[in-house]
Amino acid sequence: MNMETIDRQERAAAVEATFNVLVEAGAGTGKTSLLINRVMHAIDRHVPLSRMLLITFMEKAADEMRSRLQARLLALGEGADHQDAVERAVESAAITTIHGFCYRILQEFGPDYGIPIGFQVLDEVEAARLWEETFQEWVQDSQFSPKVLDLLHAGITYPQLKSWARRISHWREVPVVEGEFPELASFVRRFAAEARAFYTRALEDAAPDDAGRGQILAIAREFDWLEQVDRREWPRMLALWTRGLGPKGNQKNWAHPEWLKEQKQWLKELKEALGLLRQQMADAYLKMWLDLVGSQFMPLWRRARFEKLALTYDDLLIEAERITREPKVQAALSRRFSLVMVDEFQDTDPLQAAIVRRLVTPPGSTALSPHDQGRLFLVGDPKQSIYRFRGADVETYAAMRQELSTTGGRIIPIWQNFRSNAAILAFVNRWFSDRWPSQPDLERPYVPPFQPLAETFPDDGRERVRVIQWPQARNARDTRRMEALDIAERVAMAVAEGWPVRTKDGQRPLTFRDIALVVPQRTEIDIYRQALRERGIPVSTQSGRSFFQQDEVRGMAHLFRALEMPQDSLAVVGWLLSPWVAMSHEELLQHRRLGGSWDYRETRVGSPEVREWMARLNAWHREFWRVDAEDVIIRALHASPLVTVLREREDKAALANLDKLRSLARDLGDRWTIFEFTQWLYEQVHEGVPFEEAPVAQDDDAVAISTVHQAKGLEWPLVIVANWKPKETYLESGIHYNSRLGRAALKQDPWQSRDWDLLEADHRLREEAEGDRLLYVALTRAKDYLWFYAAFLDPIGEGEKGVSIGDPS
Ligand SMILES: Nc1ncnc2c1ncn2[C@@H]1O[C@H](COP(=O)(O)OP(=O)(O)OP(=O)(O)O)[C@@H](O)[C@H]1O
Repeated sequence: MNMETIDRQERAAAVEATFNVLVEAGAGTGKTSLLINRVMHAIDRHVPLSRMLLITFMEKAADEMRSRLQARLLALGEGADHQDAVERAVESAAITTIHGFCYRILQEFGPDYGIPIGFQVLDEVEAARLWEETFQEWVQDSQFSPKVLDLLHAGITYPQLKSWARRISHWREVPVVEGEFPELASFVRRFAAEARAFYTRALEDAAPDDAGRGQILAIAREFDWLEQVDRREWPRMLALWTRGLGPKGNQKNWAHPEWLKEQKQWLKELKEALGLLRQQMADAYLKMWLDLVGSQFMPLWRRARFEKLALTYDDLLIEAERITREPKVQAALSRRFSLVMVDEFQDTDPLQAAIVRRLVTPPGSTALSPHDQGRLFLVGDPKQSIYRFRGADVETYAAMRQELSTTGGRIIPIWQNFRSNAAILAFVNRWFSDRWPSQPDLERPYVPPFQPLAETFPDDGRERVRVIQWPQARNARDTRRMEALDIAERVAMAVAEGWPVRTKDGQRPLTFRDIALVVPQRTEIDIYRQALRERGIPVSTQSGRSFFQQDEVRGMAHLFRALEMPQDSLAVVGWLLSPWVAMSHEELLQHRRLGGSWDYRETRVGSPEVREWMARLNAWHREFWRVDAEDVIIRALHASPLVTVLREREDKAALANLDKLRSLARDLGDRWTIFEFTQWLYEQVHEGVPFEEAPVAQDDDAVAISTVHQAKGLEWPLVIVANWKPKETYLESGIHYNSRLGRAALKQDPWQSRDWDLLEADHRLREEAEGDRLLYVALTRAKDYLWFYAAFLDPIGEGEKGVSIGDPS
């Protein structure tokens, strides 16, 4: 039997299964059709649509399911009554995202369990505003101050504490951690006494110019100083004491060389003790803040939302999970659905998985049972799990996979790919067989197993895959520019030559709309957009959730900050370099060479261009306290050439974002002072808070520029994967919680708590694995042609048929 036949049999087995099923489906294997077939089969067996629940990852996918299901159901009968019945059934069917489903649960059962009747879901801005107000209220509350003073004394700033609190507010639980503040007095007493004793000895014993003698003198003085200052300064002073501790001195200069040896040994001890102290203090601060936020702020924040009859997006899941633990609710829901289907199960987080489990398990349990079969139908591809940043965890998938298969259910793999040409699949198969194991790796559950995809469309000898790799330019920006120019050139050529693309019943020439440029993130996406435009190629960019990462928005955050704080030279420089002013580094350097400063209150010297802007900033600064946030933006719009430039470039996305920023300023400015707005904007930008960009009308016939996340589930005849840099894998400083490890950690120079390295190592492994999955999603979007620009990756060998390692054109 050939692979294609087996695949077909597996699909049939999945659709007809009377046991629990997890369909492990590769890319392009037609998961949507499979789900629809499962629904149709159940209907055929007299299960009404109203007893089915179909959970999709995105709203768009739910709509797609609905319309395809409607078409299939309509085809089963005729007449207006049939049509009416089908439309009504599909309309009221539970085909929804997990958040949509949780919303329904809360509406129906919530009021009995503390959820306000008629609650609303806050949008991001409203939620941020309410959070901000609640935090302010808490800060002003007297309970807040005493312990926080300790943290502030330790050198942790108010904005840092606030951003940690904001992060904790998104956690599903606030963990209890261990952390006893170390006894500093006895530490100082002991080491000060010892330092003095060593110093006295060194005075007698060592030559005056010996480095060891000088060193112990400095250390003894440091202890003298410590004993004199306010003890609240100790934590920071001790934590910052990292220099001058490397053992020095030469035994030849000592009458008793063994005394120097002892001194060096003691220094090692001191250094280690200081390191331990620093870590213990960090643990204690972490505990202090988690306890404070967990016990005081979180209840206040919950009350603030509930009093306003409002829930956040996070609440929908958290509260629904809480309520489905109630036996009455669980029983009602599990009676209601005789078939629970989940698409994209690989992107499920532990909370979502718990909710899904409760729908198919007896009250009080979340464990699948061998006696309760045929009600769970999951579809997933662990190789396409790319939502780690939102809490998705492939291990949740792996755990469910394991449990399902040991409780009487079956894992059904399908691998027939209906999307990509054989040459593309050969490349993808080779690439990932080299990187991924063929069976689940129990040691590394975050690395997905890989089975080659089987082709449907044979290789015809045309060049289908191009891997373009040339030496990197002198910096990343130039490398990207080189890629972008090459892409523009080749796209223009491919369309002009009318490369054939496959259609249902033949082929047609390639057009711009058949092409997508797929990038891992939006960093420097502009370089590509501009190169294509310069070559006369229409481009459409899907709007994403990186509103606050857009250059024009970041620039505005710099302006507000600079106007509030003239001494913040980073903000001033940030503004001058932003597209609003668009000065070059050379121009700024010139200003410095001429003696200019970054304090706009001093405008006497420097380059004329910079001084002109400095004078303007100074004038705006003086009025800052009495204008509205929107006024600031209006002034900037008048003074800056940005809008004209964007219009010339036809950058509709950026123009729409400017409008959005202005209307945000108007709305929020009505309720907040300009200082609150400044603080808010600055934090959103600095913390990279995800936020919807303004939607833009798209050109019909344009090359799409899309992130991998936006490209998920889509396909194009020609896919160009570019700007492919290995993922950044360090853990950003601040506070983190790893629920799988059950550990929290903190890093804020000089503080680093005990478990930081553990969390970072774990994060790194998983981010690297996610980087590979991201590439898998990107490469498998291509139907007819795939170009892979890999300048940032390790050298790739020549080989596979149809693959050419290209040169720049
Ligand atoms: N049974 C089938 N026979 C032929 N073509 C199919 C079949 N099912 C789906 N297709 C086509 O295969 C392509 C991939 O289908 P679909 O997008 O549903 O796959 P998928 O499994 O969701 O892929 P991915 O996970 O990679 O997004 C589409 O062009 C679709 O029209």
